[in-house]
Amino acid sequence: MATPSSPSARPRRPLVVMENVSKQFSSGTLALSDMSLTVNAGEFVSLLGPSGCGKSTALRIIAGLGDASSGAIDWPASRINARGLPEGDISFVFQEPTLMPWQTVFGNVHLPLKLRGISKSAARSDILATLATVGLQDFADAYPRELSGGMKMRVSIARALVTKPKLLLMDEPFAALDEITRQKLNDDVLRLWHETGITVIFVTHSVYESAYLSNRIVVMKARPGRVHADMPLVTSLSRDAHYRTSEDYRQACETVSNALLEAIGSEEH
Ligand SMILES: Nc1ncnc2c1ncn2[C@@H]1O[C@H](COP(=O)(O)OP(=O)(O)OP(=O)(O)O)[C@@H](O)[C@H]1O
Repeated sequence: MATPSSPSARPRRPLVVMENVSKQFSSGTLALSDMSLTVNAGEFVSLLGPSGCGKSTALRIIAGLGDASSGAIDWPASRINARGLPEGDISFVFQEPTLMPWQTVFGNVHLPLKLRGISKSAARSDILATLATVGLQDFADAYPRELSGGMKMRVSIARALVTKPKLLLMDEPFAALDEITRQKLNDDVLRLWHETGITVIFVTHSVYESAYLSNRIVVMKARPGRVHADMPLVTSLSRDAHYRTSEDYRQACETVSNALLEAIGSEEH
């Protein structure tokens, strides 16, 4: 099996290509300027950068949740629907779990399948299998109010994975969680990435989180948002508790941190 430490073992087929994407909001804010980025199938790419550098805007444009003012998003390997999106291939996890409080865990995870016209009974085995992959097989009948913050986020991840997407977009999903829960969820996401071969684009403010999770880190800078550095992150070590205390991890954090400081220092004011 390919591991995060051997990204070369993953195929290098482009999944999504951002070509010279710019975004100017009606307020006049130029959130992105001429951003180009190719993400290959099977990669785990973190978008890292200071507040306001356009990370969320870039993710939302990739997801089709917002339009680019100019430039294009291309999906070389996917079948495209009328909205220019690869049908069923993208899922989004937000910082808030955004669960429906009146629905059980099962009902919440059913939602994207329901929107495709799949009944609860027809979806049952897929939903239960997906809940098992996030460790919530015993909580299908629980309501969101009965769950911890970390468990709610697991439900949100299960809801994103139940449609078996090719691309998982995650916008600071663990920023509101305590450190230990965050580390556990980091490990869960890495395990799911291994098991499913899914491509992940992960937005974070955290140098430490990006260096732990990714096999590639794209550092962005603000005013206007654009790519400052695009760095592969290669190590022969498995990403686990030992990696967190290793020299490889320390060096990766230092390199990424320096790139981030450089990006902030070179912003135009
Ligand atoms: N709907 C909007 N209307 C106007 N300006 C917006 C809108 N959404 C974002 N912006 C502005 O665009 C810029 C980029 O915002 P964005 O949220 O993409 O950055 P970010 O890097 O994700 O920030 P953060 O890390 O704080 O979430 C910011 O200056 C922001 O204020």
